[in-house]
Amino acid sequence: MGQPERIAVLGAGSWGTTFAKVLADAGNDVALWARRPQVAQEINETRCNDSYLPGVELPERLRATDDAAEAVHAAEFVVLAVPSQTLRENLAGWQPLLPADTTLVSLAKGVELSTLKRMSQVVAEVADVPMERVAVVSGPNLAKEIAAGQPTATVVACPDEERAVALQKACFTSYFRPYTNTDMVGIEISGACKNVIALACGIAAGLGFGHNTMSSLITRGLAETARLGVALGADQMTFAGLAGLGDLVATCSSPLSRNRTFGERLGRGETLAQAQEAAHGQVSEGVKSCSSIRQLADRHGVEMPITDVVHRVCHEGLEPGPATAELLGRERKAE
Ligand SMILES: NC(=O)c1ccc[n+]([C@@H]2O[C@H](COP(=O)([O-])OP(=O)(O)OC[C@H]3O[C@@H](n4cnc5c(N)ncnc54)[C@H](O)[C@@H]3O)[C@@H](O)[C@H]2O)c1
Ligand SMILES: O=P(O)(O)OC[C@H](O)CO
Repeated sequence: MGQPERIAVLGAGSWGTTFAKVLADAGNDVALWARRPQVAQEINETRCNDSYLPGVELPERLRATDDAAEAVHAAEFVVLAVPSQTLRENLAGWQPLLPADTTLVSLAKGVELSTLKRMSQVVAEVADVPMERVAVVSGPNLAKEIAAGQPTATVVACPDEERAVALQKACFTSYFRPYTNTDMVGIEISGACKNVIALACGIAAGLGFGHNTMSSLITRGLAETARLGVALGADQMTFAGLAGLGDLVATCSSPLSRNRTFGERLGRGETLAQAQEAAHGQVSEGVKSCSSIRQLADRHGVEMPITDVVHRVCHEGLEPGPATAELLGRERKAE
């Protein structure tokens, strides 16, 4: 496969716009689909997506449209950049438009409520394509830092190694370094679970706790993430990589993380509704994924104590203080 000439990115939020910029900076012609026509118009006229990435100039090779058919026309890669719980519905609408043999790339980090499927499973099912045509991108990738050109690495995973390499080539720039992987389960479980652990870290920060607490949550969070992943067939080593530990550390530590920020509001005593209002419609995937991941863990007999208390704080009225006491008071055990 040579350098792709056309790539579609469907979803012009923080990460969709940023990843579209990366692809354009890598030399591709990128069509970015925005749900709202005024966002597409603003990007084309001002080279800026002010609602999501204020102050970031977007390259000329990136053009925006609100017409999904126009965006995906003859695209070698179709990148799906919408929130995980909306992916099924959005993709069902796009499915008839998809070019034959295009690689479908999911950027979403979540586990679907009700079906408990990973995003690649949702994509393969709804687009009616074999898993070999589905790829994911996941890593320590806070959109605003990448949009500012700060150096970072990531993982592009696909069961078909040749497609993974083609995607790696398509998004390789001087500031964005992608590594390939074929462990879809490990990469996707890492990406979904780190949002929940970031909520826990945010809650702890909101309660006034410091680095020892964060570090304990990150480390035990990684342990429960790996337990679930391995039960689902992942390679244990994936969790020590960029999409595992790398993304977990970035998301749990950064004030740019929406999940961590959301958790901090809960820890300070705000209700779920208040924290949601403050997020101004931007997605904190962990708030929903804590429930689906918890159910997935139950189904496979895996203990995920941090995920369990995050779910109960978010959805069952458990207060952050007693949640902390409950985690610390669990039965003593070996590491
Ligand atoms: N922002 C980041 O730093 C980042 C980095 C890596 C991965 N991700 C993941 O990428 C996915 C998208 O995140 P984002 O940051 O671009 O989110 P966002 O909230 O900034 O943007 C979401 C985009 O999806 C569109 N959309 C389409 N249908 C929608 C619907 N029914 N409801 C809401 N929005 C809808 C919105 O218009 C918007 O353009 C998430 O799964 C997130 O975890 C985000
Ligand atoms: O802002 P968050 O919490 O959705 O995290 C963004 C990215 O997933 C970090 O890699």
